[in-house]
Amino acid sequence: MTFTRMFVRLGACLHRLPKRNAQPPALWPPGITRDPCAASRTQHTASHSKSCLWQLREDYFELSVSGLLMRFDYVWLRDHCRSASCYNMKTNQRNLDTATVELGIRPSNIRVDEETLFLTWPDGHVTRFNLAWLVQNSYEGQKQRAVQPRILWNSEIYNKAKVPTISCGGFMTSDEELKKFLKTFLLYGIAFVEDVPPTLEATETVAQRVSLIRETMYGRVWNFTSDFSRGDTAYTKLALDRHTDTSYFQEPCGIQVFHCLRHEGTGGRTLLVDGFHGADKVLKEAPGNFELLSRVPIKHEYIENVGAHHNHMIGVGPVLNVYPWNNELYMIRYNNYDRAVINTVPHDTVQRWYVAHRALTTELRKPENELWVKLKPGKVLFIDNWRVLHGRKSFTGLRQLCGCYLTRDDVLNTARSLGLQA
Ligand SMILES: C[N+](C)(C)CCCC[C@H](N)C(=O)O
Ligand SMILES: O=C(O)CCC(=O)C(=O)O
Ligand SMILES: [Fe+2]
Repeated sequence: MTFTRMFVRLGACLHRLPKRNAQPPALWPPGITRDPCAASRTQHTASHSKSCLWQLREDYFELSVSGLLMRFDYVWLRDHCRSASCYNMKTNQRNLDTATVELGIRPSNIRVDEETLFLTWPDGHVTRFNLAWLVQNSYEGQKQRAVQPRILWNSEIYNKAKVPTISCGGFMTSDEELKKFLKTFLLYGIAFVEDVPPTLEATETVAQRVSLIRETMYGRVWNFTSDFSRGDTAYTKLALDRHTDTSYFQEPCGIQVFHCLRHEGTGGRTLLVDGFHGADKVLKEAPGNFELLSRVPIKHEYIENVGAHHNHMIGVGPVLNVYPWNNELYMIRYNNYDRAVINTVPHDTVQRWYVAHRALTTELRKPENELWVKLKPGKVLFIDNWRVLHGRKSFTGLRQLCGCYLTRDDVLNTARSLGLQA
Protein backbone atom coordinates (compact mmCIF):
# COMPACT_ATOMS: atom_id res chain seq x y z
CA MET A 1 0.00 0.00 0.00
CA THR A 2 1.41 3.41 -0.84
CA PHE A 3 1.41 6.21 1.65
CA THR A 4 0.23 8.64 -0.99
CA ARG A 5 -3.03 6.77 -1.04
CA MET A 6 -3.26 6.61 2.72
CA PHE A 7 -2.63 10.28 3.36
CA VAL A 8 -4.78 12.01 0.80
CA ARG A 9 -6.87 13.65 3.50
CA LEU A 10 -3.97 15.12 5.38
CA GLY A 11 -3.57 18.85 5.11
CA ALA A 12 -0.13 20.40 4.95
CA CYS A 13 -0.81 22.88 7.70
CA LEU A 14 1.73 24.50 9.94
CA HIS A 15 1.02 24.44 13.65
CA ARG A 16 2.14 26.79 16.32
CA LEU A 17 3.16 24.74 19.27
CA PRO A 18 2.34 25.33 22.92
CA LYS A 19 4.96 26.03 25.56
CA ARG A 20 6.79 23.06 26.96
CA ASN A 21 4.80 23.09 30.21
CA ALA A 22 1.38 23.27 28.58
CA GLN A 23 -0.74 20.25 29.50
CA PRO A 24 -1.19 18.05 26.48
CA PRO A 25 -4.72 16.99 25.60
CA ALA A 26 -5.89 13.48 26.42
CA LEU A 27 -4.76 10.85 23.97
CA TRP A 28 -6.98 10.82 20.89
CA PRO A 29 -10.14 12.18 22.49
CA PRO A 30 -13.20 10.37 21.17
CA GLY A 31 -14.35 13.33 19.11
CA ILE A 32 -11.15 13.60 17.16
CA THR A 33 -11.98 11.05 14.51
CA ARG A 34 -15.51 12.35 14.08
CA ASP A 35 -14.45 15.94 13.57
CA PRO A 36 -11.12 15.81 11.72
CA CYS A 37 -10.35 19.51 12.18
CA ALA A 38 -11.37 20.13 15.77
CA ALA A 39 -8.14 19.21 17.48
CA SER A 40 -5.87 21.18 15.23
CA ARG A 41 -8.16 24.21 15.41
CA THR A 42 -8.34 24.23 19.17
CA GLN A 43 -5.04 22.77 20.32
CA HIS A 44 -2.63 23.58 17.53
CA THR A 45 -0.78 20.49 18.66
CA ALA A 46 -2.28 17.75 16.62
CA SER A 47 -3.13 16.82 13.11
CA HIS A 48 -4.61 13.79 11.55
CA SER A 49 -6.20 12.19 8.55
CA LYS A 50 -8.20 9.03 8.32
CA SER A 51 -5.04 7.03 8.73
CA CYS A 52 -2.54 9.39 10.35
CA LEU A 53 -2.72 11.30 13.60
CA TRP A 54 -0.07 13.05 15.59
CA GLN A 55 0.25 14.75 18.94
CA LEU A 56 3.05 16.72 20.44
CA ARG A 57 3.26 15.40 24.00
CA GLU A 58 5.20 16.83 26.89
CA ASP A 59 7.88 14.15 26.79
CA TYR A 60 7.39 12.46 23.47
CA PHE A 61 5.91 12.73 20.02
CA GLU A 62 2.97 10.51 19.27
CA LEU A 63 2.24 9.39 15.75
CA SER A 64 -0.35 6.96 14.54
CA VAL A 65 -0.04 5.66 11.00
CA SER A 66 -2.64 3.24 9.67
CA GLY A 67 -3.58 2.19 13.15
CA LEU A 68 -0.02 1.72 14.40
CA LEU A 69 0.54 3.98 17.39
CA MET A 70 4.17 5.01 17.78
CA ARG A 71 5.89 7.11 20.41
CA PHE A 72 9.14 8.89 19.71
CA ASP A 73 11.50 10.53 22.11
CA TYR A 74 12.44 14.05 20.98
CA VAL A 75 16.18 13.46 21.27
CA TRP A 76 15.68 10.27 19.21
CA LEU A 77 13.96 12.29 16.50
CA ARG A 78 16.80 14.82 16.41
CA ASP A 79 19.44 12.08 16.61
CA HIS A 80 17.96 10.18 13.64
CA CYS A 81 17.77 13.18 11.34
CA ARG A 82 18.69 12.05 7.82
CA SER A 83 19.57 15.50 6.44
CA ALA A 84 22.83 15.77 4.51
CA SER A 85 24.59 17.51 7.40
CA CYS A 86 23.45 14.95 9.98
CA TYR A 87 23.78 11.74 8.00
CA ASN A 88 26.04 10.55 5.23
CA MET A 89 23.85 8.69 2.75
CA LYS A 90 26.91 7.38 0.89
CA THR A 91 28.42 5.62 3.87
CA ASN A 92 25.18 5.15 5.84
CA GLN A 93 26.86 6.68 8.86
CA ARG A 94 25.81 9.34 11.31
CA ASN A 95 27.59 12.67 11.03
CA LEU A 96 25.71 14.37 13.82
CA ASP A 97 27.50 14.45 17.14
CA THR A 98 24.71 13.24 19.40
CA ALA A 99 26.41 14.75 22.42
CA THR A 100 25.66 18.23 21.06
CA VAL A 101 21.89 17.64 21.12
CA GLU A 102 20.23 19.35 24.06
CA LEU A 103 18.55 16.59 26.09
CA GLY A 104 15.43 18.70 26.66
CA ILE A 105 15.05 19.51 22.97
CA ARG A 106 11.60 19.85 21.39
CA PRO A 107 10.67 20.88 17.88
CA SER A 108 9.39 24.41 17.42
CA ASN A 109 7.29 23.50 14.39
CA ILE A 110 5.74 20.32 13.07
CA ARG A 111 4.10 19.66 9.73
CA VAL A 112 2.96 16.49 8.06
CA ASP A 113 2.09 16.02 4.42
CA GLU A 114 1.11 12.91 2.50
CA GLU A 115 4.25 11.03 3.20
CA THR A 116 6.60 13.17 5.23
CA LEU A 117 6.91 14.47 8.75
CA PHE A 118 8.73 17.81 8.95
CA LEU A 119 10.22 18.91 12.24
CA THR A 120 11.76 22.35 12.69
CA TRP A 121 14.13 22.55 15.64
CA PRO A 122 14.74 25.66 17.79
CA ASP A 123 17.98 26.45 15.89
CA GLY A 124 16.08 26.38 12.59
CA HIS A 125 17.38 23.01 11.41
CA VAL A 126 14.71 21.01 9.58
CA THR A 127 14.39 17.23 9.86
CA ARG A 128 12.29 15.29 7.38
CA PHE A 129 11.09 11.78 8.04
CA ASN A 130 9.40 9.59 5.53
CA LEU A 131 6.39 8.15 7.36
CA ALA A 132 7.02 4.66 6.01
CA TRP A 133 10.57 4.89 7.32
CA LEU A 134 9.24 5.82 10.77
CA VAL A 135 6.85 2.88 10.75
CA GLN A 136 9.69 0.56 9.82
CA ASN A 137 12.16 1.94 12.30
CA SER A 138 10.03 2.71 15.34
CA TYR A 139 10.10 0.46 18.36
CA GLU A 140 6.43 -0.33 17.88
CA GLY A 141 6.95 -1.13 14.18
CA GLN A 142 9.88 -3.41 14.95
CA LYS A 143 7.84 -5.25 17.54
CA GLN A 144 5.16 -5.98 14.96
CA ARG A 145 7.67 -7.45 12.56
CA ALA A 146 7.90 -11.20 12.37
CA VAL A 147 10.90 -12.81 14.04
CA GLN A 148 13.44 -14.58 11.84
CA PRO A 149 11.46 -17.15 9.82
CA ARG A 150 12.39 -20.64 11.01
CA ILE A 151 10.94 -24.10 10.83
CA LEU A 152 11.48 -25.80 14.17
CA TRP A 153 11.89 -29.49 13.53
CA ASN A 154 11.95 -32.97 14.94
CA SER A 155 13.09 -35.84 12.72
CA GLU A 156 9.64 -36.37 11.22
CA ILE A 157 9.16 -32.71 10.31
CA TYR A 158 12.63 -32.55 8.77
CA ASN A 159 12.28 -35.78 6.82
CA LYS A 160 8.89 -34.79 5.45
CA ALA A 161 10.09 -31.30 4.53
CA LYS A 162 11.59 -32.32 1.16
CA VAL A 163 14.55 -30.04 1.65
CA PRO A 164 16.07 -29.28 -1.77
CA THR A 165 19.27 -31.06 -2.71
CA ILE A 166 22.13 -28.71 -3.46
CA SER A 167 24.87 -29.94 -5.73
CA CYS A 168 28.39 -28.53 -5.62
CA GLY A 169 28.49 -27.43 -9.28
CA GLY A 170 25.41 -25.21 -9.11
CA PHE A 171 26.23 -24.04 -5.61
CA MET A 172 29.63 -22.74 -6.71
CA THR A 173 28.47 -21.04 -9.90
CA SER A 174 24.87 -19.92 -9.48
CA ASP A 175 23.69 -17.27 -7.01
CA GLU A 176 20.21 -18.76 -7.24
CA GLU A 177 21.54 -22.10 -5.98
CA LEU A 178 23.51 -20.38 -3.22
CA LYS A 179 20.35 -18.54 -2.22
CA LYS A 180 18.39 -21.80 -2.17
CA PHE A 181 21.06 -23.30 0.05
CA LEU A 182 21.07 -20.34 2.44
CA LYS A 183 17.30 -20.23 2.60
CA THR A 184 17.28 -23.86 3.69
CA PHE A 185 20.07 -23.22 6.15
CA LEU A 186 18.25 -20.27 7.73
CA LEU A 187 14.98 -22.19 7.97
CA TYR A 188 16.34 -25.42 9.46
CA GLY A 189 19.76 -24.56 10.85
CA ILE A 190 21.35 -27.33 8.77
CA ALA A 191 22.06 -27.74 5.06
CA PHE A 192 24.05 -30.09 2.85
CA VAL A 193 26.10 -29.60 -0.29
CA GLU A 194 26.51 -32.81 -2.30
CA ASP A 195 29.03 -34.02 -4.86
CA VAL A 196 31.94 -32.15 -3.31
CA PRO A 197 35.34 -33.66 -4.09
CA PRO A 198 36.47 -35.48 -0.92
CA THR A 199 39.42 -33.21 -0.20
CA LEU A 200 40.27 -30.58 2.34
CA GLU A 201 40.82 -28.01 -0.42
CA ALA A 202 37.39 -28.56 -1.99
CA THR A 203 35.78 -28.36 1.46
CA GLU A 204 37.50 -25.04 2.05
CA THR A 205 36.33 -23.70 -1.32
CA VAL A 206 32.74 -24.70 -0.61
CA ALA A 207 32.87 -23.14 2.87
CA GLN A 208 34.24 -19.89 1.49
CA ARG A 209 31.36 -19.57 -0.92
CA VAL A 210 29.15 -18.94 2.12
CA SER A 211 31.29 -17.01 4.55
CA LEU A 212 34.69 -16.31 6.02
CA ILE A 213 36.48 -19.10 7.80
CA ARG A 214 36.86 -18.52 11.50
CA GLU A 215 40.28 -19.65 12.54
CA THR A 216 40.49 -20.99 16.09
CA MET A 217 43.12 -22.76 18.17
CA TYR A 218 42.11 -25.91 16.24
CA GLY A 219 43.43 -24.27 13.08
CA ARG A 220 41.74 -22.77 10.03
CA VAL A 221 40.51 -25.84 8.19
CA TRP A 222 40.99 -28.94 10.28
CA ASN A 223 41.26 -32.59 9.38
CA PHE A 224 40.99 -34.75 12.46
CA THR A 225 40.90 -38.37 13.42
CA SER A 226 40.87 -40.43 16.63
CA ASP A 227 44.52 -39.91 17.44
CA PHE A 228 44.10 -37.82 20.60
CA SER A 229 46.40 -35.23 19.07
CA ARG A 230 44.36 -32.67 20.99
CA GLY A 231 43.01 -32.72 24.53
CA ASP A 232 39.39 -33.27 23.64
CA THR A 233 37.01 -36.26 23.36
CA ALA A 234 36.31 -35.29 19.72
CA TYR A 235 39.75 -36.71 18.93
CA THR A 236 38.80 -40.22 20.16
CA LYS A 237 36.50 -43.02 18.96
CA LEU A 238 34.04 -42.41 21.79
CA ALA A 239 30.42 -41.43 21.36
CA LEU A 240 29.59 -37.76 21.86
CA ASP A 241 26.25 -36.71 23.22
CA ARG A 242 24.46 -33.75 21.60
CA HIS A 243 26.17 -30.44 22.14
CA THR A 244 27.11 -27.15 20.57
CA ASP A 245 30.78 -26.37 19.96
CA THR A 246 33.00 -23.65 21.38
CA SER A 247 30.55 -22.90 24.18
CA TYR A 248 33.70 -21.70 25.98
CA PHE A 249 34.10 -18.72 23.63
CA GLN A 250 32.57 -15.40 24.56
CA GLU A 251 31.06 -15.63 21.09
CA PRO A 252 30.67 -19.29 20.13
CA CYS A 253 31.45 -20.05 16.49
CA GLY A 254 28.45 -19.38 14.30
CA ILE A 255 28.61 -22.26 11.86
CA GLN A 256 30.34 -25.62 11.84
CA VAL A 257 31.23 -27.38 8.58
CA PHE A 258 31.81 -31.15 8.51
CA HIS A 259 33.01 -33.30 5.66
CA CYS A 260 33.82 -36.97 6.28
CA LEU A 261 36.68 -37.72 3.92
CA ARG A 262 37.10 -41.33 4.91
CA HIS A 263 35.67 -44.01 7.18
CA GLU A 264 36.76 -47.63 7.05
CA GLY A 265 34.88 -49.14 9.97
CA THR A 266 31.53 -49.16 11.72
CA GLY A 267 29.44 -46.66 13.69
CA GLY A 268 30.22 -42.96 13.79
CA ARG A 269 26.83 -41.78 12.63
CA THR A 270 26.12 -38.09 13.21
CA LEU A 271 23.30 -36.90 15.45
CA LEU A 272 21.53 -33.59 14.86
CA VAL A 273 18.95 -32.02 17.18
CA ASP A 274 17.17 -28.70 16.72
CA GLY A 275 17.94 -26.89 19.98
CA PHE A 276 15.39 -24.18 19.25
CA HIS A 277 12.66 -26.79 18.93
CA GLY A 278 13.58 -28.18 22.34
CA ALA A 279 13.77 -24.72 23.90
CA ASP A 280 10.40 -23.84 22.40
CA LYS A 281 8.85 -26.90 24.03
CA VAL A 282 10.30 -25.82 27.38
CA LEU A 283 8.94 -22.31 26.88
CA LYS A 284 5.45 -23.65 26.17
CA GLU A 285 5.42 -26.24 28.94
CA ALA A 286 7.21 -24.34 31.70
CA PRO A 287 8.01 -20.71 30.89
CA GLY A 288 9.72 -20.34 34.26
CA ASN A 289 12.31 -22.91 33.21
CA PHE A 290 12.92 -21.10 29.93
CA GLU A 291 13.34 -17.86 31.80
CA LEU A 292 15.89 -19.33 34.20
CA LEU A 293 17.91 -20.80 31.37
CA SER A 294 17.89 -17.45 29.64
CA ARG A 295 18.79 -15.41 32.73
CA VAL A 296 21.33 -17.44 34.66
CA PRO A 297 24.86 -16.92 33.37
CA ILE A 298 27.09 -19.97 33.51
CA LYS A 299 30.62 -20.68 32.42
CA HIS A 300 32.04 -23.07 29.88
CA GLU A 301 35.70 -23.84 29.78
CA TYR A 302 38.35 -25.45 27.60
CA ILE A 303 41.58 -26.38 29.31
CA GLU A 304 44.14 -28.13 27.16
CA ASN A 305 47.72 -29.11 27.81
CA VAL A 306 48.61 -31.68 25.21
CA GLY A 307 51.90 -31.60 23.36
CA ALA A 308 52.57 -28.05 22.34
CA HIS A 309 48.94 -27.06 22.79
CA HIS A 310 48.28 -24.92 25.82
CA ASN A 311 44.85 -23.33 25.86
CA HIS A 312 42.50 -21.99 28.48
CA MET A 313 39.26 -20.59 27.14
CA ILE A 314 36.35 -19.32 29.23
CA GLY A 315 32.94 -18.25 27.95
CA VAL A 316 30.24 -16.82 30.20
CA GLY A 317 26.59 -16.65 29.27
CA PRO A 318 23.20 -18.27 29.69
CA VAL A 319 22.21 -21.53 27.99
CA LEU A 320 19.43 -19.73 26.15
CA ASN A 321 20.33 -16.34 24.75
CA VAL A 322 17.36 -14.12 23.95
CA TYR A 323 17.08 -10.61 22.59
CA PRO A 324 16.13 -8.47 25.58
CA TRP A 325 13.55 -6.46 23.62
CA ASN A 326 11.36 -9.28 22.32
CA ASN A 327 12.56 -12.44 24.06
CA GLU A 328 13.39 -14.08 20.73
CA LEU A 329 15.85 -16.93 21.17
CA TYR A 330 18.96 -16.40 19.04
CA MET A 331 21.56 -18.74 20.50
CA ILE A 332 21.71 -21.90 22.54
CA ARG A 333 24.94 -22.76 24.31
CA TYR A 334 24.65 -26.37 25.38
CA ASN A 335 27.64 -28.56 26.14
CA ASN A 336 27.65 -30.69 29.25
CA TYR A 337 31.24 -31.81 28.64
CA ASP A 338 32.64 -28.33 28.60
CA ARG A 339 30.36 -26.74 31.18
CA ALA A 340 32.57 -25.34 33.94
CA VAL A 341 32.10 -25.08 37.70
CA ILE A 342 28.93 -23.14 38.46
CA ASN A 343 29.95 -20.29 40.70
CA THR A 344 28.06 -17.41 39.21
CA VAL A 345 24.80 -17.83 41.17
CA PRO A 346 23.77 -18.73 44.77
CA HIS A 347 22.64 -22.23 45.77
CA ASP A 348 18.88 -21.68 45.57
CA THR A 349 19.18 -20.44 42.01
CA VAL A 350 21.50 -23.36 41.25
CA GLN A 351 18.80 -25.74 42.43
CA ARG A 352 16.15 -24.22 40.19
CA TRP A 353 18.63 -24.03 37.30
CA TYR A 354 19.29 -27.79 37.49
CA VAL A 355 15.55 -28.44 37.29
CA ALA A 356 15.26 -26.19 34.24
CA HIS A 357 18.36 -27.71 32.63
CA ARG A 358 16.91 -31.18 33.18
CA ALA A 359 13.67 -30.17 31.49
CA LEU A 360 15.59 -28.94 28.44
CA THR A 361 17.83 -32.02 28.39
CA THR A 362 14.80 -34.33 28.58
CA GLU A 363 13.33 -32.53 25.60
CA LEU A 364 16.57 -32.60 23.59
CA ARG A 365 16.96 -36.33 24.27
CA LYS A 366 13.55 -37.41 23.05
CA PRO A 367 14.17 -39.94 20.26
CA GLU A 368 11.64 -38.22 18.00
CA ASN A 369 13.82 -35.10 18.05
CA GLU A 370 16.92 -36.93 16.86
CA LEU A 371 18.00 -36.80 13.25
CA TRP A 372 20.69 -39.38 12.47
CA VAL A 373 22.78 -39.11 9.32
CA LYS A 374 25.82 -40.93 8.06
CA LEU A 375 28.33 -38.45 6.72
CA LYS A 376 29.90 -39.72 3.52
CA PRO A 377 32.72 -38.45 1.33
CA GLY A 378 31.21 -35.85 -1.01
CA LYS A 379 28.49 -34.64 1.37
CA VAL A 380 29.36 -31.45 3.24
CA LEU A 381 27.21 -30.58 6.24
CA PHE A 382 26.74 -27.01 7.48
CA ILE A 383 25.39 -26.71 11.04
CA ASP A 384 24.11 -23.53 12.66
CA ASN A 385 26.12 -23.91 15.87
CA TRP A 386 23.93 -21.30 17.60
CA ARG A 387 20.86 -23.46 17.09
CA VAL A 388 21.42 -27.10 16.13
CA LEU A 389 23.23 -29.54 18.42
CA HIS A 390 25.42 -32.28 17.02
CA GLY A 391 26.82 -35.53 18.38
CA ARG A 392 28.08 -38.87 17.12
CA LYS A 393 27.96 -42.60 17.79
CA SER A 394 31.16 -44.32 18.81
CA PHE A 395 32.99 -45.89 15.91
CA THR A 396 35.66 -48.33 14.85
CA GLY A 397 38.32 -48.04 12.21
CA LEU A 398 39.94 -45.11 10.54
CA ARG A 399 37.62 -42.13 10.35
CA GLN A 400 38.74 -38.80 9.01
CA LEU A 401 36.62 -35.71 9.36
CA CYS A 402 37.58 -32.35 7.97
CA GLY A 403 35.87 -29.01 8.22
CA CYS A 404 36.01 -25.55 9.69
CA TYR A 405 34.06 -22.94 11.59
CA LEU A 406 32.53 -19.93 9.86
CA THR A 407 31.82 -16.45 11.13
CA ARG A 408 28.12 -16.00 11.58
CA ASP A 409 27.98 -12.32 10.64
CA ASP A 410 29.36 -13.13 7.22
CA VAL A 411 26.90 -15.94 6.55
CA LEU A 412 24.04 -13.56 7.34
CA ASN A 413 25.73 -10.89 5.25
CA THR A 414 25.81 -13.23 2.23
CA ALA A 415 22.17 -14.16 2.84
CA ARG A 416 21.06 -10.51 3.05
CA SER A 417 22.99 -9.59 -0.07
CA LEU A 418 20.96 -12.24 -1.90
CA GLY A 419 17.73 -10.71 -0.64
CA LEU A 420 16.97 -13.09 2.22
CA GLN A 421 15.71 -11.98 5.64
CA ALA A 422 18.50 -12.71 8.09
C1 LIG B 1 35.80 -29.58 15.53
N1 LIG B 1 37.07 -29.78 16.17
C2 LIG B 1 37.43 -31.17 16.07
C3 LIG B 1 38.09 -28.99 15.51
C4 LIG B 1 37.07 -29.31 17.51
C5 LIG B 1 36.19 -29.99 18.44
C6 LIG B 1 35.99 -29.16 19.69
C7 LIG B 1 35.35 -29.94 20.73
C8 LIG B 1 35.00 -29.15 21.93
N2 LIG B 1 34.71 -30.02 23.05
C9 LIG B 1 33.78 -28.31 21.68
O1 LIG B 1 32.69 -28.84 21.80
O2 LIG B 1 33.91 -27.16 21.37
O1 LIG C 1 33.27 -36.78 15.10
C1 LIG C 1 32.23 -36.21 14.90
O2 LIG C 1 31.36 -36.64 14.15
C2 LIG C 1 31.95 -34.86 15.53
C3 LIG C 1 32.83 -34.56 16.68
C4 LIG C 1 32.51 -33.22 17.24
O3 LIG C 1 31.58 -33.06 17.96
C5 LIG C 1 33.30 -32.07 16.82
O4 LIG C 1 34.31 -32.25 16.17
O5 LIG C 1 32.89 -30.95 17.12
FE1 LIG D 1 31.37 -30.94 18.51
